[in-house]
Order: sequence, then C-alpha cells, then structure tokens
Amino acid sequence: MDEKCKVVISKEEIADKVKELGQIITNDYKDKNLLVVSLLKGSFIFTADLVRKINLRVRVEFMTTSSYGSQEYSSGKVRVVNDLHANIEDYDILIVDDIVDSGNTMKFIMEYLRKRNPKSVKSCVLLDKPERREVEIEPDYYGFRIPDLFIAGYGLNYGDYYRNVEDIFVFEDK
Ligand SMILES: O=P(O)(O)OC[C@H]1O[C@H](OP(=O)(O)OP(=O)(O)O)[C@H](O)[C@@H]1O
Ligand SMILES: Nc1nc2[nH]cnc2c(=O)[nH]1
Repeated sequence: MDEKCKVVISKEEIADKVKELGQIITNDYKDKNLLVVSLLKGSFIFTADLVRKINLRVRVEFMTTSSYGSQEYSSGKVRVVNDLHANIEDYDILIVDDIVDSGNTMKFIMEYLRKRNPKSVKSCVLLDKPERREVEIEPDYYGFRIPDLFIAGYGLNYGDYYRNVEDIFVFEDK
C-alpha cells in the first residue's frame, strides 16, 4: 500500500470481529444443518477466515455473482456467473459476502436461493454500508457498519486489484 491509502479497518480489528461472528454463528446454528454459500469473488478471504471460526460441522459452497464490473457503483443488475448446483432443501443456508452496499446482490441471491426451498436463508457480511441502500435489506449478521466510502482490501477489489491487502482501506485522493 502507498501513502495515498488510509486504513479504515485494520487486520487486527477484522480478526477480532471475525472471531466474534464465528462464535455467534456457532451458537445460533448448533442445532441446524449449516450450509455456507459464499459469494465470489469478494468474499473469498472473509469466508476462509469465518468458517474456521465456526465450530460446527459445516458445508461450504460457492457462487460467483457480479454487479459492479470495474465501476464504483452497482449496475443494479446482478449476474450469477457461476451457480450453486447442490440440492439445498435439507440445509439452513447462510449467505456470506464481504459487503452489503446498494443491497442488490444480497436481496437478489436471497430470493434466488429461497426458490429452492431450503430450511432457512440468512445473510452474513463483514461490512454494511446502509447509506447507499437502494433496496430494502438488512443483513442478519454483520461485522462493521461503515460510511459511504469506496473501500478495498480483504477481498474487495479496486479495478482488478488489491483484494490481497490485509487491511480494509480507502484511496485518499478518490
Ligand atoms: O450491495 P451491492 O451494491 O450489490 O454490493 C455488494 C456486492 O458488490 C461486490 O461484488 P462485485 O459485483 O463487485 O463482484 P466481486 O465479488 O467480484 O467483487 C461485493 O463483493 C458484493 O457482492
Ligand atoms: N471494492 C468494493 N466493492 C464494493 N461493492 C460494493 N461496495 C463496494 C466497495 O465499497 N468497495
């Protein structure tokens, strides 16, 4: 990272929060049949950390969704680039994503998966940006509420890069 970047949430704060979320989810899902559905690409790092803090027998599957392309605003059109092919009727689904911003992605995917008759569908995101909401949706679990900043790092991209940065940061000149 260079001097034009400012850390918004440090890797230490993220690690503490992920551990806390893992403990809450462990408790809430102890009598359920948990299937984590991770929305790529942005959630790959959060999912990898979160599922290791869930102390249960958990199945993990992935879908790839896209609505931003290289832009800083949602196109409003969510594309399922790679679908989930498993039969999910016996499972309690927890959709895991890095961020809820406009809400378009999470709302669309929750409705999309509900049509396949799972036992339950809930959402878990590390970041919630409520000021930018375009549709009505509240994540069931979230790590941090953040203001209207376009952030990167910890899985979130800027252009096609920066997903590997350990902290969550903003470019100060953007
Ligand atoms: O609430 P929304 O406005 O829909 O924004 C949230 C979505 O935007 C990002 O995905 P993106 O479409 O950029 O694809 P990516 O996962 O490949 O980064 C992010 O990973 C979420 O999935
Ligand atoms: N990288 C990145 N992707 C997003 N998708 C929705 N909001 C954001 C954001 O603030 N940063």
